[in-house]
Amino acid sequence: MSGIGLELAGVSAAYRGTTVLHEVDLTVTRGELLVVLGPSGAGKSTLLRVVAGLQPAITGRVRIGDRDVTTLRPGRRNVSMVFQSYALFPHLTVRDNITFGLEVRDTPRAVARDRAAAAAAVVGCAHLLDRRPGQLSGGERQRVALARAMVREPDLFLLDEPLSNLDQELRTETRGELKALHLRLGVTTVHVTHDQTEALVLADRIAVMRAGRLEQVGTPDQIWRTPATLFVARFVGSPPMNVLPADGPLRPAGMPVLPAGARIGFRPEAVRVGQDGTDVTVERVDVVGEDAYAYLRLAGGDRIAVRLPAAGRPAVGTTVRCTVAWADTHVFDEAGHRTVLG
Ligand SMILES: Nc1ncnc2c1ncn2[C@@H]1O[C@H](COP(=O)(O)OP(=O)(O)OP(=O)(O)O)[C@@H](O)[C@H]1O
Repeated sequence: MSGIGLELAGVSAAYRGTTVLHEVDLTVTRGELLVVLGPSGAGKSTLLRVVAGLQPAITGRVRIGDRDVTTLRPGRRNVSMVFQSYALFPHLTVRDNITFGLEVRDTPRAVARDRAAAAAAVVGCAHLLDRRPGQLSGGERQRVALARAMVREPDLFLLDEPLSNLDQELRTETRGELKALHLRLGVTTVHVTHDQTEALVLADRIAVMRAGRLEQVGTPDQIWRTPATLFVARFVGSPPMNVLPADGPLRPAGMPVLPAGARIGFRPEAVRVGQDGTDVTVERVDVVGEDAYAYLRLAGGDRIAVRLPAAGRPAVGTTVRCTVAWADTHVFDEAGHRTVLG
């Protein structure tokens, strides 16, 4: 057996003649949890649907493990998909929801019940087996959907925004459980989200998607520290990375001469506010507990966001000074690609 969990090679997809996935290449290692991250409409769900066989690839090949599944029906791909909506049958009990797929596949009833109980225990919904979906909270429904996906012992899990219907607290908690579950089961997983925190916390690697193409695939650390494009740099991070013309008023100390049209980027936490550096006007300050987010206007009109301790925040309307270290600065060329100097 190869170390490949999933491989897409030159995969495109279209709706009524409009191409929404453009020759995507992606390899997911066996046992890896890959998060596909991108804004609404980027093509994340379409990518999952092509892998699941719910939508045809108009070009390219899809492999799951050692099998080329490009032309296989969804039922023959041994893939389990969990949707945002959970897609549970309201008239069936939790147990019957979990075993539904197994019974369709002719697993003996007693075996199916045992496997449902085991899967329910793993995701913490064993006490809910006799209830119906209408009697469950959102978080409980989500667990049932996961148990139903697990019970089929798939080669690949496809999770499409599985946490997005949960409130903030439950979302954070369930995110942690999902990660623990992945570590325990070790099934290759592709998890789609538009939530950068979810991606950074869960992923072994993140594939950042934009307009039907992959912008960058890398570990959370690589995506954060060496974003390949301006899009990735600004999509991951909150507030987003500041981006200014390299020849603008804020020059990081020690910055070399950069090519014409270059832009510099630095995160809000990289800015030092104090007695030195460039004059800026404090336009707005938001305090969130121990942190403050200050929005500063530069002489040329550009605005930057700064994160600093709430206790040391400047007053709105005052003029302060700020600096950025060259070591904390990212450089992008005119086309928005990361530039490596030297
Ligand atoms: N059934 C459909 N018919 C026509 N166009 C579609 C259909 N489904 C999606 N699209 C289009 O395909 C593109 C990709 O959509 P997709 O749902 O894959 O994006 P997404 O990244 O999953 O977005 P979201 O986060 O909003 O779910 C979008 O431009 C969308 O409008």
